[in-house]
Amino acid sequence: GPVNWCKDFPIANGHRQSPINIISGQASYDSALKPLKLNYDPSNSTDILNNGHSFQVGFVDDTDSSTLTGGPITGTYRLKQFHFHWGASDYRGSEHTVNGIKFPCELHLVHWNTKYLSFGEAASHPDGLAVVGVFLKLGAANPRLQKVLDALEAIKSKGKQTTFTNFDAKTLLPDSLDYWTYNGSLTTPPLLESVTWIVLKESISVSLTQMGKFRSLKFSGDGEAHCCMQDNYRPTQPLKGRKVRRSFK
Ligand SMILES: NS(=O)(=O)c1ccc(C(=O)NCc2ccccc2F)cc1
Ligand SMILES: [Zn+2]
Repeated sequence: GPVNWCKDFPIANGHRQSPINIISGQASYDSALKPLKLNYDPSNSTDILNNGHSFQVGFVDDTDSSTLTGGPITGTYRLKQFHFHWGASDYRGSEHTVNGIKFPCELHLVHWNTKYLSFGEAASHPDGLAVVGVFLKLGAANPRLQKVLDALEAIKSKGKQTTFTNFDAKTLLPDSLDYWTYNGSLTTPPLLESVTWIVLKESISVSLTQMGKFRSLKFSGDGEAHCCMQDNYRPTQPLKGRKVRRSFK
C-alpha cells in the first residue's frame, strides 16, 4: 500500500506528489487562469475495466475528438480514461481533501498532452498529463452515475473488462467548472510528477446505495480470496512549497 510505495518508487517522497489537502483560504485567485473547456465525444468511449485497484472507462484517444483545453494548461490534452477512488465508509474515500474534509468518492478524468506521441510518453514529462478531479458528495442518487454503476455487475473481479460505448463523460461534471489547480503527480505507482491537477470546487451527488455498488467490486481476481475494492485512495502528501491557484473569486 501507499506506505511501502517509496521502496519501489522513491519519487513517492518527491517535491510534487499528489493528492494534497486544499486549504481554500491559501489558494490565490489568478485572473490569468482561463475557463476550462471540456469537449467530449460520447462515441469515443470504448470499455470499462476492473484493473485491480479501481475501475476505469476507456476512450479512443487517436484523434482530438475528446479534449481538454483552456484552464491552466496550454495546448490540447486528450481524454484517455476516467476512474474513481472511494472508501470503506462514507467518511473517507477521496484523494484530495478540502480544509481537511474528506469526501466519500473522487472522480478522475485523465488527459494527456498531444505535444507528445502517446499517454505513456506524455506521462514522463512535467507538462504531460492533466487530471480533472470531481468530488462526490453524499446526497440524492445521481442518475448520471447509474449507467456506469450498472456496468459494474460485469466487471466484479480484477482483470474483467466489458464494452462500454456511447457514454458522455460530460454528464458526470457539475454545473460550475470553477477549479483549484496545482502541479502534482499520479496518485498510484509509478507516481510520476507529470500531472497538472484541476480539482473542481463544486461536487456531484452520490447516494449511499450507489456507494454500495462501488464497494461491491473486488480487488481480487476470480478464484482468489474475495477482497472488497475500497479505500483505494492515497493519503494527502506534503505541499513542499507549492502554490495552489483558484480560477474563481
Ligand atoms: N489517480 S491518477 O493520478 O489520476 C492516475 C491516472 C493514471 C494512472 C495510470 O495511467 N497509470 C498507469 C501508467 C502510468 C504511466 C505510464 C503508463 C501507464 F499506463 C495512474 C494514476
Ligand atoms: Zn485517480
